[in-house]
Amino acid sequence: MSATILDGKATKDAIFEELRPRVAKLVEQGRAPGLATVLVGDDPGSQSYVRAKHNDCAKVGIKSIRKDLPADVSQADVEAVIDELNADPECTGYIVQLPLPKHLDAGPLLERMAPAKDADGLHPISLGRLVLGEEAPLPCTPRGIIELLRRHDVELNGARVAVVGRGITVGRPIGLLLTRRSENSTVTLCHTGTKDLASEISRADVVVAAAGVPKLITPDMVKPGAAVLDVGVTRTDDGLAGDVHPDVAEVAGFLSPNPGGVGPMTRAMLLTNVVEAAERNLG
Ligand SMILES: Nc1nc(=O)c2c([nH]1)NC[C@@H]1CN(c3ccc(C(=O)N[C@@H](CCC(=O)O)C(=O)O)cc3)C=[N+]21
Repeated sequence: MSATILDGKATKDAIFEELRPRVAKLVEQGRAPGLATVLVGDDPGSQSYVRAKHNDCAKVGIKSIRKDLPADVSQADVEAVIDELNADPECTGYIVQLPLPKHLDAGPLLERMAPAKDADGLHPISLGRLVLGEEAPLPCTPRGIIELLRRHDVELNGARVAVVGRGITVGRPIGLLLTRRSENSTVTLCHTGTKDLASEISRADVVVAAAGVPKLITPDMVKPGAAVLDVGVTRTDDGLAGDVHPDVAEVAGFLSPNPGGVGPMTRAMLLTNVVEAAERNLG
């Protein structure tokens, strides 16, 4: 058996095609969406992600604004940039690229962002609204995972989903999305304290591997035919390594590769959040 590839790159391109006319309509109505990024320091990975986001904006016609700050920028200077973006009418949504250098206190900076301009869906107000079931921008990676599964007709209704990793960007929020009535999945959140990871994984119809541990998910753990999403990335001496062992492709029914899976979907959902927020503001 060889898994059907959940092609995040092609799906992202399809979503961009759908966004383009919506952006054009907003521009016509004088309400052009604008995405800003705040990038601190010169980490090559972060720089390449941010560059990709600006290229994406150009592709769908969204104006983009770059705020690149030196690695040794002060907390007060980042605060000033956040205040500036909160007040800038050309910026309808923005992100502060994570992780920030250790000398900066990320929590207060993220809370300082205007919730109405939260493009990541990771502002405490947005996460609170997600818990409450109120309308809010949704966290991009979990939303991208669900959209990728939906567009490949992978059943979520009643499905057993094993999530591995309890991080704030993926593991923690994805359970909130998947247990809404619209998804209706049963979610098990696994982490380093999980006693028998293999047995949890073996029961799952869908596995979301977001632990950041290379090759953590091996073929023997996976139920034949399950959908497996490789979300974690680790930089190793041999290049980028995902959380899923390549041989899982022989057992799984569906597999999202890494790269080429959830990463591009995260970017597609970032732009979707920006467009939706601009549409909401139109009333
Ligand atoms: N505030 C904030 N929001 C984020 O959404 C955020 C962040 N900080 N910090 C870092 C992580 C990571 N992340 C990725 C997005 C796209 C790809 C992506 O498109 N990757 C391509 C490959 C890109 C390459 O080759 O470098 C792929 O998987 O095919 C990867 C990683 C967003 N993050």
